[in-house]
Amino acid sequence: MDNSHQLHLNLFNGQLIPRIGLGTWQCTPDEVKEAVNAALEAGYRHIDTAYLYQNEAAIGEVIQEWINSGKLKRQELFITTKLPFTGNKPEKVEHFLKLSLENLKLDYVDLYLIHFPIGFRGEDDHDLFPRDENGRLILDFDSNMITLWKAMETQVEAGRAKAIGLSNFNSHQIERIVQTSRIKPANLQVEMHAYFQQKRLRAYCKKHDIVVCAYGPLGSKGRVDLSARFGPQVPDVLDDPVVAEIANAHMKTSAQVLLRHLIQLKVVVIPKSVSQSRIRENYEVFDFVLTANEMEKLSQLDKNNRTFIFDEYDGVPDHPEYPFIIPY
Ligand SMILES: NC(=O)C1=CN([C@@H]2O[C@H](COP(=O)(O)OP(=O)(O)OC[C@H]3O[C@@H](n4cnc5c(N)ncnc54)[C@H](OP(=O)(O)O)[C@@H]3O)[C@@H](O)[C@H]2O)C=CC1
Ligand SMILES: O=C1CO[C@H](CO)[C@@H](O)[C@@H]1O
Repeated sequence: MDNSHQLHLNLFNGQLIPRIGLGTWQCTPDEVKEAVNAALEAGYRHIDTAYLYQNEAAIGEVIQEWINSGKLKRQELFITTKLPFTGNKPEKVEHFLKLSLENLKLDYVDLYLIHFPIGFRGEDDHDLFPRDENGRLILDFDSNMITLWKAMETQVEAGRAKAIGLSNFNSHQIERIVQTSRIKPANLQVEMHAYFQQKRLRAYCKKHDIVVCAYGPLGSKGRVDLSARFGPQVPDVLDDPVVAEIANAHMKTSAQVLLRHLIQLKVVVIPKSVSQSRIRENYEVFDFVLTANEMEKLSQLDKNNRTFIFDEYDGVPDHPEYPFIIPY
């Protein structure tokens, strides 16, 4: 049955996740305050952040204003944050989650994710990318995902996270956790858009009842210079003519079609914007339906174009747990 008009998907233990959330990576504290306000006004109830984004405190201020003024109840909101790479040790999970909760001014988050399968070794809560005397990132080669996950489970039992999940893990890494967990990963957050549709990873998650969330659902335009990998014409999914044609047929924008495509695939989307009009535009995706033929045309656009390869972190692509060396 097509339930793509419903605003939520089932996440875990009766808990629901809104199908659309506001992305906040690369938003300064001032930008994020305006963006979260605009998003809540537009109807969003789901915000995606991370300890790494260094904007949790600003998001927390806005949430507190909305709750204190009686405009919103805590339980109407869905807040996701993520364990930083320097937190990938069992003994650090509670510490970092408590820091995030303090920043967000909340007593629990709705979803807590391990941000990345590879940890960095550092002792300073504020040094997110610790480097040695030669300027090289200090990677952790002894981390153990199973014990790390057990520390995540403890956070659910302690009431600090309603659900827990993973980000940037491949299917083999997820499988190791699924096989040994008491509380299964409820969510997987990975790059996904019409040029990188992750068909096999989605099928794997479906089999294990793991809700998938797409980051970079609009192609994360202009984020970094990708010309070294893609040549001078970096493919931009927002400019795709097939997407534009479908958008015209529905009197919608290309962004709305890209988001709607993922929503109809039962994927949660977290588009980022700091523009009030684009924040509203991105939420207006529940008043039209893509036909089977249009869904098929969009499916054909897949180019397997992964853009997030985390190579800005030196040494990461050579780490034995680098997630993107296998197809999915
Ligand atoms: N777990 C992880 O490792 C990662 C998680 N994420 C999460 O996913 C979120 C989304 O991914 P992100 O990389 O930000 O990329 P998105 O695909 O959401 O693209 C954001 C870009 O698109 C622009 N944009 C937004 N809406 C529109 C629109 N309607 N029309 C045209 N352009 C638009 C934005 O500009 P403007 O702001 O000016 O509107 C911005 O430049 C992040 O913010 C973060 O929360 C992202 C990367 C990795
Ligand atoms: O969420 C994030 C956005 O993407 C970045 C990689 O380019 C990461 O640093 C960070 O994990």
